[in-house]
Amino acid sequence: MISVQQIHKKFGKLEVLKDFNLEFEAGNSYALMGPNGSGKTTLIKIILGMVIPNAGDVLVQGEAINGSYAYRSKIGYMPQIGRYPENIKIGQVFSMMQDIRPEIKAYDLELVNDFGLNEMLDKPMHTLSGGTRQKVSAALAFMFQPDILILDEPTAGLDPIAVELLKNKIKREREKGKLIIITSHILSELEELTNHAIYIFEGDVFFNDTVDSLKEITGENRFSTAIARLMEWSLKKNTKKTEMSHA
Ligand SMILES: Nc1ncnc2c1ncn2[C@@H]1O[C@H](COP(=O)(O)OP(=O)(O)OP(=O)(O)O)[C@@H](O)[C@H]1O
Repeated sequence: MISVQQIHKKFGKLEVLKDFNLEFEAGNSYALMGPNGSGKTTLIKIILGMVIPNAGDVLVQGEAINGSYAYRSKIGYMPQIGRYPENIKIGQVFSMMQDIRPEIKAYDLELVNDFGLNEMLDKPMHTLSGGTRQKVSAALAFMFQPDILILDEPTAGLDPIAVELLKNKIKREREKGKLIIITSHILSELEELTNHAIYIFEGDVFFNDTVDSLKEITGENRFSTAIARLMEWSLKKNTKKTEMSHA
């Protein structure tokens, strides 16, 4: 459904993604993991056409995204930090987004209602708390019933009730066969919501397989300990590289 082919991305001298290849299939939910600064958000932004790679292609449902924006309506994106025009009201943000996508007539307003945003439509964006802003971002990601959901640290800043509401929503969408990609540092959350693990390290895909295989390969039954094992292995590989370069 999304094919990332030989993507290379540098910011100045910093090589963030080196010859990156990944396939994301419908019906699967992917945990995109890696240390801070490993390139998770950069990869997401490349898929969304918000960052242009130095080389490589991204195909969404078989079509290269190069320069096209139509494909974006298939993707619901929840950014790590949502940025909105500050002087407009929540309701205006929703109607503005609906105007941008006139081809979509049926809206999914479950999260708007679950989060109680329908009672705050007149609140200006600049008056919102960080968590309420996150709720607006979540509601928008699901509003247009996209086939693909990309959620960058979706529960960061949400209160425990909102976290449960959002997690349940993600699970319901997954059951409908959608493709879901989630980045998070909260391993318990990834364990609950995903069936496929991708671990990025130093610009490369260090691990890319099902959560079941991850547990089998690491010999660990729990997701969090399996990931801890992967992290250890990635750091050891790195130490070996440094030792070799000093030899
Ligand atoms: N526009 C930019 N200009 C220069 N460097 C950038 C830019 N965007 C990202 N970077 C750098 O690229 C690297 C990868 O950043 P990215 O945000 O993709 O990491 P991440 O894996 O999402 O991190 P985190 O877990 O902290 O959210 C970082 O070193 C970051 O400083």
